[in-house]
Amino acid sequence: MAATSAATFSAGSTVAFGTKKSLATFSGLKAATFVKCESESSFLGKESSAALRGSVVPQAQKSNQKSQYHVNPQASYKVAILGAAGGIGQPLALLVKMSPLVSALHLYDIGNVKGVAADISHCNTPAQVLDFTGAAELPNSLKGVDVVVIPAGVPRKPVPIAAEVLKKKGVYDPKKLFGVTTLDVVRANTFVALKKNLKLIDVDVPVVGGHAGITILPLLSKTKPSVSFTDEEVQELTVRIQNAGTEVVEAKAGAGSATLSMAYAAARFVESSLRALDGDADVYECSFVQSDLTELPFFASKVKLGRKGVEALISSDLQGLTTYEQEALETLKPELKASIEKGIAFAQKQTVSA
Ligand SMILES: NC(=O)c1ccc[n+]([C@@H]2O[C@H](COP(=O)([O-])OP(=O)(O)OC[C@H]3O[C@@H](n4cnc5c(N)ncnc54)[C@H](O)[C@@H]3O)[C@@H](O)[C@H]2O)c1
Ligand SMILES: O=C(O)C[C@H](O)C(=O)O
Repeated sequence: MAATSAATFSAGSTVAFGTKKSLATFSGLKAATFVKCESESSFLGKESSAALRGSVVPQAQKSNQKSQYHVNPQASYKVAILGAAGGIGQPLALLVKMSPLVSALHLYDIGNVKGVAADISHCNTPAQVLDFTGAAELPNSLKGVDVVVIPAGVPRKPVPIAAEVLKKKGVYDPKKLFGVTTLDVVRANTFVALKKNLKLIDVDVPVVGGHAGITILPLLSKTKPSVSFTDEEVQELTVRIQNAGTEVVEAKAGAGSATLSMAYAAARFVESSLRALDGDADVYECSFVQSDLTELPFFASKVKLGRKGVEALISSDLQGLTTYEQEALETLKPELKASIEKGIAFAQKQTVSA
């Protein structure tokens, strides 16, 4: 899944963002957002609201640091979801409709998305919902949009690397294109909290690398709050996090891959992007981006998000790794490199045949 700034796009799960002028913005779910929902119209009880609020707001980068950001009541961002009629797209649209930072929600799909839009539009939250069906309506769906989220794609099939598609169109901005790997972080947080009996909303595990099998590397030694793991626990948790997508695919027995948890993860990333656009100076998410942290051209790591997209790649997570993590990092590199090259080749083949 990818996110990007206005008129770009990518497949799988991507998010892009930008300025209103240039058609790019990005996203994220914010604590104060839910405080506001709770006090105004909540269908969530107080406890659920607090738990949700805590769980969608990534931890402040420095320990004991609390973000001072409060949702600007005038905040008003437009978000487009491309692939909005799909298994991820529908629940993602619902979650984004819940954000008080969003004034307009554009739902686009090559298939009919009118029903999804009509359904979601009945929720009494501020965002106005518009539907766009078919390629002819794509340009309109992107007009004036701040953040574009792309959960379009066929599960477990190759996808072109989004950057290649944007490069071909001359609109690639590496700071505004994000491969959404938030689901790996969400899973790592959940599995670690369960294993170590920690409060779910307190746990934050950085996950680096890529988003397939062994390229997913949870850095358990960097878990916040600080917690120790036996070698067996590290092995068991790492393998479970790496195989979590398959866990869902097998449980769904032929009915596709993760959709609901993915929508949750993407909504968190969208909300983080919107908060950063809105001036919150303390927004960090792990994301697969163009990177110079390793010798690979793209790499998922913690990223500081700002008004213009990637403000900084956080290298500190990659320092002081355990021997297990260092070896796993070296082992994943050739596989991730091959996967990047496959995505580029796939994108180039599509262009040639288009
Ligand atoms: N990054 C992640 O963590 C993550 C997690 C789960 C799934 N995924 C990926 O997300 C993608 C979508 O999964 P899903 O379960 O929602 O699939 P789905 O088949 O249920 O939905 C895909 C939707 O995209 C639409 N679509 C396809 N091509 C399009 C195009 N060119 N323009 C606009 N819309 C288009 C389809 O009509 C459909 O409505 C898959 O590629 C899957 O592998 C990524
Ligand atoms: O594993 C999949 O096929 C879907 C997705 O990438 C996931 O992590 O659940």
